[in-house]
Order: sequence, then structure tokens, then C-alpha cells
Amino acid sequence: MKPHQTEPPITSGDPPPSSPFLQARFRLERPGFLLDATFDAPGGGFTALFGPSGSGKTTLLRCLAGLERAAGYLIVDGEAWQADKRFLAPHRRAVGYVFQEANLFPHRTVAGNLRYGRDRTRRTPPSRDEVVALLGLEALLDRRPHQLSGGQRQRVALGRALLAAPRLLLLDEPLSALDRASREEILPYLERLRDQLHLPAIYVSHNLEEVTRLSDRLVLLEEGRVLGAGPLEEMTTRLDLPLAHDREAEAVVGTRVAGHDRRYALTALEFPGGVVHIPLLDRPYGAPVRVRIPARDVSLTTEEPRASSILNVLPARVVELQPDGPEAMMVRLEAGGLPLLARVTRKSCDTLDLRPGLAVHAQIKSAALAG
Ligand SMILES: Nc1ncnc2c1ncn2[C@@H]1O[C@H](COP(=O)(O)OP(=O)(O)OP(=O)(O)O)[C@@H](O)[C@H]1O
Repeated sequence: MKPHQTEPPITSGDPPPSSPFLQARFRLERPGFLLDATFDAPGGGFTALFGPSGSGKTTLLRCLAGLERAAGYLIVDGEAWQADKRFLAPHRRAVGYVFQEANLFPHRTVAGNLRYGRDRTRRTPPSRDEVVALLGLEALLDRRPHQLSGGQRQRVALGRALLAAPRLLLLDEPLSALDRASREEILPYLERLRDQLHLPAIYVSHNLEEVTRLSDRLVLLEEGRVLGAGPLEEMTTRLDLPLAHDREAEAVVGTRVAGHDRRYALTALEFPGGVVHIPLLDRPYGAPVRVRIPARDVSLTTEEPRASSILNVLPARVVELQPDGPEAMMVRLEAGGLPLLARVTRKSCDTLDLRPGLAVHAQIKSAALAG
């Protein structure tokens, strides 16, 4: 079952009465493709537009930037960028747009490219030194784009976008043109940007690993429509959405470092559902850490296991079950208010008489750092 969000017909440009930071509704017809999407986003953190190729992610981002003229509305921080007959031209929208390719001015140095961002804005830009430090650009300022790696060019493009003082950052697969090593190099900068700048970003990607590492919220797109939108933890585990039925289905859980056990090279991470252990992690006590818990690595027992080689055992409750292939069931669990997934055989399901509301113990074979 893949329910589409039911939406009222577009009759006017009026936004709904509630007021999240960003509210968008777009309808755009192309031969063989219809974008009909409604979503909102909060005033901080990364919201990922996620979906298969051709689902309309880039088109939606272009609508936000005013590069496509769709029917509908767009309200950002209480200001109508698009509503009824009003349509703010792209250059009047306070967005920083970063594309797959960095598009830097080839004849300008890094410093010159950054200056372009600042010169273009009438709003108060952040301090250049701060942005340079945040993105680690100090040693690159005198270089020209051809003297930079792909990852470095993207960092400069991000810096240039930030220095234009945007109220909204639009990132269109900024890592997709990079090799794995360059992607790994730039991801920590994006995490710092997310955690330190409190600037809302809409991030297009079809790489789930990247999305689970960077995003706080997910808008799932399919054939131009929104299948679902909400916090990452919920979207990856909702059984009515495709992610929970992927071969790599997993829950993403936000935890904090609760301690290190150097003798056994383990780090304990706590979240409201309990404590999980992962291989020793060089992060201080209390540091936030996202972990991925693959559904196939979670097994269930109805009695507390007394002797087991599995370190991570969490008390949980069955919320919902759905068939997942001919031999298995996907079970959505709740542990301390947070969702987990377990993929178990239908036979085990019957043997344990798994049903909604049942108290179980989730044995987690592996939990991995998200990134
Ligand atoms: N300029 C255009 N003119 C006509 N059709 C277009 C144009 N750009 C995109 N499309 C079509 O619109 C649909 C959505 O494309 P879009 O690029 O938004 O998808 P996407 O989810 O970003 O895909 P990808 O992950 O491959 O980049 C596709 O069917 C595409 O072929």
C-alpha cells in the first residue's frame, strides 16, 4: 500500500493557517510528468527531498528558487515568495543555491568567488572569517578553481552561497559529482554547517546513506507526488512507506555518548529506549551520535534473554507488522517512544505470536554510526 497524500484542489494561492517556517504547494505539468506536491519545513536543520530518479526533486527545488513557474504558493518565514499573482523573481529570493557542479568563476580566486557572494546581497552577511573557518578554506583563498579538488570547489560554492546571507539554503545533490573520498571529506563540513548555523536547508539526494547522516526531516517523492513527509526517524520506519521495505531498511536513532569501555573497546550510547553499544568512538561524553540499526540485524524474543552473546538488548513493544516478501514480516517496534524495525521470518512471527501491543526484547546484532 502506498497512499498518496490527499490534497485539496488548488483553487487559490492561500496557504494553510498554521505557520511553519516554509510552506509550499506546487503544481506543474510537463509532457509525461505532473508535479503536485505540498510540504513544509522548519526554520532550521536539513530537510531532504528524497526519491528515485525522475520523481521531481530538482523540479521542486527549482520551484522554491523561482526558476520554475508552477501554480501554488510558497511562504518563507511569513513572507509570500509566491501566492496568487505574486511571484518573486529568483534574484529577489533570499536563497543560496548550490548545484551538483560548483559553477565557480574560473578567473577569480577563492577569495574573489567568496567576495561575489557578499557583494551580491543587501542583507547582512555572516562574517567572512567565520565562513572561511567553518568550511576550512583558509589555505585555499589565493587559489583559482582549476587548482582545487572537486570537494574543495564545492566547499567554496557553499561558502559563496552562505556569504550571500540566504534565509534558505537549497542544495541540489551537492555531493553527487564527487568520488567517495571527496564525499567523505565534505560531509563533516555539511554537518558543521547544519549544527552551527541554524540555517534551514532543503537538500536533494537519492543517496539514502547521505540523507540519514545529514537530514533531520525527509520529504519522500514518487512520480511528482509527496508520499510522506516528517522526521527522519519516522519516515525510515513507517510501514506504509517504501523505505521500511527496502532490503537495507533501518531505523535511525539519535543518541548521546554515555560512556566508553576502553577495555573492551566499546562506546555506550543512550537514548530514551535504553543503551546500545558500538565499537569505541572518539567522541566526548554527552556528544550527540546518530546510529543506524538495520532491520535484518534485530531479532525478537518474548522473554528477556539471560545469556546471549548479543550485547544490545532493548525492551520494546510491537506496534505494527506487515508482510515483507514471501518468508518474512517487517515489524515496527517502539522502544522508549522511538521507532525501531525488525525483519523476522513468518515462522518466528507465528511461534512468538507477535501482535501489536506485545512486549518483546529486541536483540540488536549490530548498530553502526550513521556516517
Ligand atoms: N526542462 C525540462 N523539460 C521537460 N521535462 C523536464 C525538464 N526537466 C526535467 N523534466 C522531467 O521532469 C521530471 C522530473 O525531473 P527532475 O529532474 O525534477 O527529477 P529528479 O527527481 O530530480 O531526478 P534525478 O534524481 O534523476 O535528478 C522527469 O520526468 C524529467 O524528465
